[in-house]
Amino acid sequence: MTPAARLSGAIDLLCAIQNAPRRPADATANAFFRERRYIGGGDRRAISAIVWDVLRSWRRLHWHFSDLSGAISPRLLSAASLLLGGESMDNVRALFGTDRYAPSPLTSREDIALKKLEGRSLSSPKQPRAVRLEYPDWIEPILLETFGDRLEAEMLALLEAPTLDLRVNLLKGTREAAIKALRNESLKAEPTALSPWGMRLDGRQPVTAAQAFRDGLVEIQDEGSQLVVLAADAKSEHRVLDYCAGAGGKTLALAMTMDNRGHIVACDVHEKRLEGAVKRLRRAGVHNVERHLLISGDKWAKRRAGSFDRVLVDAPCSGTGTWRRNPDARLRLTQTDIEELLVKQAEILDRAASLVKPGGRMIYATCSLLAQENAVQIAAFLKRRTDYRLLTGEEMPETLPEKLRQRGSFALTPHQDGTDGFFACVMERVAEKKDDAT
Ligand SMILES: C[S@@+](CC[C@H](N)C(=O)[O-])C[C@H]1O[C@@H](n2cnc3c(N)ncnc32)[C@H](O)[C@@H]1O
Repeated sequence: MTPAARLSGAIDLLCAIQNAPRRPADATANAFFRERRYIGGGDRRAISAIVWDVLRSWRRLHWHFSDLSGAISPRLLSAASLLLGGESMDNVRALFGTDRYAPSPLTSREDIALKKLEGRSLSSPKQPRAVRLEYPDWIEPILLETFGDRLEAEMLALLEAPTLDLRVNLLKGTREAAIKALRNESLKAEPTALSPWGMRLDGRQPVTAAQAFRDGLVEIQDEGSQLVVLAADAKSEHRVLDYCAGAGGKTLALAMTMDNRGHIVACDVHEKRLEGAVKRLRRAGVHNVERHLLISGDKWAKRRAGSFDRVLVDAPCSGTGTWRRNPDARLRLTQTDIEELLVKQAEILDRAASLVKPGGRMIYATCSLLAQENAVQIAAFLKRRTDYRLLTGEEMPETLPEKLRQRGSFALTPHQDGTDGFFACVMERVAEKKDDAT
């Protein structure tokens, strides 16, 4: 595809994203490319790069057009993103209307509006902080409560393009072998700093086409996610419950730490997500996992009360820790979403707590940066369930990197740790509670 045709594809994809405002942009992009199989891998990545640049600079781009009356279209946004990224007006103009796959020529309204941006920078000290740092206005007090004077640095790190992390599957080989196999396919991976299983690649690379991926030697998983699994410290003799397993990202890593032995139950309320785990489990050579769809009124949990050594609650959350990856999520998140999530997380914690055996552990994790969903949620849980206590730093698994162990419960951030934002804590069930079987 020519650069103009790629731009045209990016504008079409931005229109599709705008027309489905409640749907995650990556889901819309997947559907968009599925319907256009003629677009090859390199073009797909180039189109996505233009679109994700626009999504990542959404509020700042709109700020530059604040004097403009009428709609700010995906055409204007993508052209402005190129201009504010350093392209000249002549080069941008030349992308419109030059070949038959190019977007139609700029209208005079568009040309005048864009010409004003030439030579300007995307970020400006004149922009309100929430615009410059690309978060919704209403969330600022909540972010300040979490980060205090680190707010600016943390939010700037969230504006950067994410890294691509892989986890080696020790059931199939070592990390060194995986790095070598990837190098043989021109994919340059470096060991991650914190996870003993992690490898980091720069930017978007065609990992899923690599033999090492197809053979199940590597799996895509952010380093932060890997550290949550390390915190779970699941052993081969354990019965483990992955209560919010989704498509099994952490289930796979748990099975690896258990050396494919013991027993794991992967649960979720979302049938399709749980089904998504099947192919991944097979590819990874994992066979100690049973899947269970949670449905209301189900007696399943009642019968298994107090029976698991480890229960991982990877709770549904605001996903604020993944804003590097899903910049559109910033625009969709509402205050009501957070309020509803807080209630849901508390309910899930209470249900999952009854499934842990005395002496067993519950691991609570989110990919949220917000204290309300993390430390505050857990403090409230510990007040309700006096049969649980939080593990101290010294009691945390020794396999965790020392800097995280010392923190006890840990909150990872892109700024401080180079991972997605994650929170994890481990709680031990210290005694039986009478109402377990009710
Ligand atoms: C953060 S995602 C899990 C990601 C997954 N553990 C992984 O590592 O790929 C949260 C999951 O919680 C599930 N969920 C939502 N409400 C739930 C509930 N009441 N009980 C159990 N799971 C629930 C969602 O369907 C979603 O798959």
